[in-house]
Amino acid sequence: MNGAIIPAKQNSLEEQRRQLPIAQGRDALIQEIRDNDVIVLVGETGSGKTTQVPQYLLESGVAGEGVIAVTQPRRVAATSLAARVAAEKNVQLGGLVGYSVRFDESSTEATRIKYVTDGMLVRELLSDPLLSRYSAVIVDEAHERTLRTDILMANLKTIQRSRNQPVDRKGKGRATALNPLKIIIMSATLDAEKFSKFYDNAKVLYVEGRQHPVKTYYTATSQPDYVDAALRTFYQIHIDQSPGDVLIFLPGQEDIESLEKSITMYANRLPQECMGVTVCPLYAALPPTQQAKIFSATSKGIRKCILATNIAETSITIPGVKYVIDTGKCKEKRYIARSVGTGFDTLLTRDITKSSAMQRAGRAGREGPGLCFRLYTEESFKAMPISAEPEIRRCTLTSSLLQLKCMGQNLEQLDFMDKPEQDTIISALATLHLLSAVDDKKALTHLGRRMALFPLEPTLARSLLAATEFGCTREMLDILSILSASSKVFYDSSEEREAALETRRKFRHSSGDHMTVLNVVRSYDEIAASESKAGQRDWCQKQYLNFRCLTEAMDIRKQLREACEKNGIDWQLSCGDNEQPVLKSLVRGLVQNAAFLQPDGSYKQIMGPSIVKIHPGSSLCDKKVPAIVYDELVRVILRRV
Ligand SMILES: Nc1ncnc2c1ncn2[C@@H]1O[C@H](COP(=O)(O)OP(=O)(O)OP(=O)(O)O)[C@@H](O)[C@H]1O
Repeated sequence: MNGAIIPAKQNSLEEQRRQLPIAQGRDALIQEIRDNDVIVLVGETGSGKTTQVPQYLLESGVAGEGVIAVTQPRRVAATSLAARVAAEKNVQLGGLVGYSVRFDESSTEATRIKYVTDGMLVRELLSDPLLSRYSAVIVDEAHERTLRTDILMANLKTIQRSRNQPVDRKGKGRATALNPLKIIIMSATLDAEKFSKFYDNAKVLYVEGRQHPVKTYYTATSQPDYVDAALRTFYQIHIDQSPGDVLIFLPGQEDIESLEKSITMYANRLPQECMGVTVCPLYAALPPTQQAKIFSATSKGIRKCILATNIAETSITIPGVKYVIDTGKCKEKRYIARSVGTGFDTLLTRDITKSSAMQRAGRAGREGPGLCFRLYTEESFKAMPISAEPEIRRCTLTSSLLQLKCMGQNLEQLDFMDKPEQDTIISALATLHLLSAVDDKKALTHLGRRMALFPLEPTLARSLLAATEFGCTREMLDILSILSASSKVFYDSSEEREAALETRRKFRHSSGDHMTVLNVVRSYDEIAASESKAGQRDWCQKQYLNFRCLTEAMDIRKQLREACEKNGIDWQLSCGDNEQPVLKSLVRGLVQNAAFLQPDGSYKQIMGPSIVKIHPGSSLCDKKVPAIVYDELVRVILRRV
């Protein structure tokens, strides 16, 4: 008998593929991609764009022999989608289907469909400016307009021009001998016309329909205490509704931790006959292994409740989720300009946009009908702007500017969909100049090129390179790893503040918080050498230190040490107990954040107009030193009461 026996599970995955709304238009879509170099594809959440389009390209051969890249704004989406598509294709992850995200890659020479974060593809431009390995790039969730997506879209436009020029009879015309590049821009919530116009009136295609309905409910009045409202809504679902997991969207880690505590507390008081509850947090600062827990199945009789920031908002399918609770809040990075040449990014909690609300609702109804509870009124929804302002218009550009310079590109001349503000460009240039990454003519220096070798903010990369000069790379990497972690190493709950300060007094260093952090890492290293993970966690708890931050920092330190080795930098240079080399290196990178003592005891920024104060938790708080440098500035908003 010829032909393979298809296992039942595989059979059902194939059946699921066939039932997706996009499957009906498969052949027409392939034909359109064959006929057009750029396609803008809009289709409802769950219609099958992200998982199916790359497979259609591969199966039809329309993308030639190269790799098909699918970009995602977030790593959790890239890794989980690759796993899903590998399962659909019945292949091992990392073979035909793979992924590449910062600090993690699963792909081989055989990989033809690769899910990547937009940042990874931008990084690839540094070594391969024409993205020659790729025959198609699918920019997914383009509505998010991350800075990296915008840089990528601008580059794709020029790459396509040079790769797709027709070749005349004498073989002249095309700048390269590479295959043409197909570009597909996708989203469920996209201003299609704008994207089409950007790509010279590219063809716009719509995928009709969604697989399963999602019923949406609004509150009658606005809910200022959205954490409490989410708690009440969760328990209403838990008591009244049929089995199915719940996904709750909150703006940030603090709210997630607070809601996790209250849900768990009430879960312990539920009557025996009630279903049990298990809570899974999901935010960027969690290590990937913990993030992955949201995808694992719970045992029967247990309802999973996932508490997530907007990292779960787009692209992903969390099996089992039937209910979504949307608080209507998110955190947004925004650049606060001080004066020309100075300013900083800050995270603000704000109301979400219509696009986000639709994406959040779209996380229900992936495997069957779903319900979405919006903790805001219908009027508030209608009043929401369609989408957020692109990051390029509201974030610091220093790091991107440095990357572009390394690619020989000029931020001011790149053809962006939305141009960045002139002030933000000037500010980024001023910072790079101050760090000696560019010279007086704005040209990239040797130092600047070396700074871009590290996955660090340029300021911190500058401190690291200074440390090679001052002989303290080991100490600097310890400090930078903590500064690069996504949560803080010191935590204080208000009830235990005094006890925490007292316990941590032994780490305090008279030269400031960076040296204090170094003392913490040195002590932790000693403990880690002899204790199990549980012992380390226990030690951290007793010292009022954040175990999660320290484990993440140790991972970052490992990556940074590897990056040093790769670039011929000795990371073992140590200055022992002499703090001077460390302080000097820090100043090289953080010079913009220096402030001098004033006669009245306050500090004034040297590069900006503001008066700054030392945080009460700092080891320098009760001292009056002549000058300080800081790595973080917190803006205090005073409200009149
Ligand atoms: N990991 C998974 N487990 C179970 N089902 C999945 C998984 N990933 C995808 N699916 C199924 O495939 C469908 C299509 O998913 P896909 O991500 O391709 O849709 P999409 O149109 O890109 O949606 P979105 O705009 O929300 O990203 C989902 O609705 C779900 O039914």
